Amino acid sequence: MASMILPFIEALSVSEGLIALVTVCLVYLTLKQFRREIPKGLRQLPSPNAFPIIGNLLELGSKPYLSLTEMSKRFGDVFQIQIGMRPVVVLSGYETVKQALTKQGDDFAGRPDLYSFRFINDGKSLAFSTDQAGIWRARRKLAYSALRSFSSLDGKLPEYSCVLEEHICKESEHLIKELQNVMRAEGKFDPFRYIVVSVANVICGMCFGRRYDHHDQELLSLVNLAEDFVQVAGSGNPADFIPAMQYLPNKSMKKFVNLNNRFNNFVQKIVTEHYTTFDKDNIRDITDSLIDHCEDRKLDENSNIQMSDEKIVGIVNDLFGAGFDTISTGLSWAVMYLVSYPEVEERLFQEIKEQIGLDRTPTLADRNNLPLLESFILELFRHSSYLPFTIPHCSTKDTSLNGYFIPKDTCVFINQWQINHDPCETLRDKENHNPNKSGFIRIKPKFLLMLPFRGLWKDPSSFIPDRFLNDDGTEVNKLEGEKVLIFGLGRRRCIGEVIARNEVFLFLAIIIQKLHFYKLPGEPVDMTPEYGLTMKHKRCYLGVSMRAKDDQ
Ligand code: HEM
Repeated sequence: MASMILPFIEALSVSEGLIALVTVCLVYLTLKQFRREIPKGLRQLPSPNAFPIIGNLLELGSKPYLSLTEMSKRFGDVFQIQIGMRPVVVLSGYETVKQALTKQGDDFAGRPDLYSFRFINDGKSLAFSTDQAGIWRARRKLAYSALRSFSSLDGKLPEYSCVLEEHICKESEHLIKELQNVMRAEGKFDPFRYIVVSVANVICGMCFGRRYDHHDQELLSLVNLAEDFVQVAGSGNPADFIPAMQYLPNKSMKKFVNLNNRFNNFVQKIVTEHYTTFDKDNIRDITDSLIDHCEDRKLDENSNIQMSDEKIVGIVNDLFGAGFDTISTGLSWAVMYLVSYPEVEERLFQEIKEQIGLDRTPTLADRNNLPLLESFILELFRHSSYLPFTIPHCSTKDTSLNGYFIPKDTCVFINQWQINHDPCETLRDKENHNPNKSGFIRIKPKFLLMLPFRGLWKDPSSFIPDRFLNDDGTEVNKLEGEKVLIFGLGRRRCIGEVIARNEVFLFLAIIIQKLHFYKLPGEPVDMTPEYGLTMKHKRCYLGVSMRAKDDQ
């Protein structure tokens, strides 16, 4: 607990501390008096006992996805914890999350008003702000259609099927050259440092029509801010849940505000340049297309959604921010798995060699021909679960889930990590555990062993890409793949999912075809994730060499 809260408090006198404590206690006791009544026929949410003021913060610890997974075993798929003064409903279990986010999608499509979210994109973020449903929906539609059209445009050169493919192929070439240079100069490289610039250049190309050199200091300092950003923006940040902490000196929060300002200034400068060179007959990129939308909207008298130009053009800030950190973190994890499972790396290389050969560069059209690579990516998403929670949701009205009452404006955490690690229990396991209570229809005993009772994954803590392949290894089992949850579900599902899956595939196909990664003696490779909105592995140094054309 101390380790979670202390970084948020700089210095506080005893009298200031006492006043804050008494105020918080009074508010807590008052709120308890006004607890909502549960409507007839519904049950009160199960919850662990909570301390006054801090609630269950102690139990959350530094890895909330693990502690909340443990709690779900005691309290079930829907339970409530108290973080500071705020009740938070935690959802686990694939079917329950699907029910909430798709079947009851509108009830859970809101975002909570969290203190730290107010600083993201000046409080105008599409992903984090508490926009009313109509405004959020209109902005999301706009963002989605801009992304889709600017990734699927024809490439400048005929060999590329679309702009996205062209950007990725070119950035992969630059990345491979940079890795060769750094290996010649230093004999080792830090995977995240190089991957993040390549990925940032792909989204920069689509959003701003430009790319940056791998040594550009402005871009490097900006992309490195992402690590500080995700630490504060992750679910369970104490300053978001204990209101008194907003008024206390707070180092992490200061850093967070500062990095958001730097990020906004970077994007704002490019947007201003776009306004001055804007030409309606030559829409160059996503920023231009959003400016163009503002112009068209002013002419549209029937438009019934009132939105400022800032809110429209500000969408590019979300796309750029979401577009580089998520993908580069995934690719960096992929390289960590390649060096940790060299036999898998070798099989992936052989698959590419057999299906594509070594003379031409892989393309997006090869996706269906590389089932092992597709399975590797699914297992990478599942096993690392590097987005352990979605962005927090919020109930938009009084509702219920699995028979429990959930009042309007309740903050909701979706534990994606729990779903991706939910162990498959067979009916026989269950009967052995609790012989009097199977609750299932009777069938012949020999089938009992095979029947899943609950949960999704056999041996979930092992990294087994083959779990997604059919028996002869020629196809991906799509149904299994759909159970991996990393892009969220339903109304708030990630709008960059298609681009992200294509980008992760093509970057990996190209670098696995050309490069061999390995661990270096004396350089530790630590796969323990560091908790945040996106979880990173510890920065480390690896080795990389070019594959020879006649590599076996
Ligand atoms: C592997 C890469 C990515 C992963 C794992 C990922 C995952 C996610 C997740 C978990 C959410 C929150 C869903 C929820 O709250 O229920 C989200 C939202 C979002 N993502 Fe992604 N994302 C990725 C790439 C991208 C890319 C490339 C873009 C755009 C260029 C993007 C744009 C967005 C936006 C705008 C939202 C907010 C949607 C909303 O609130 O309505 N993401 N993403």
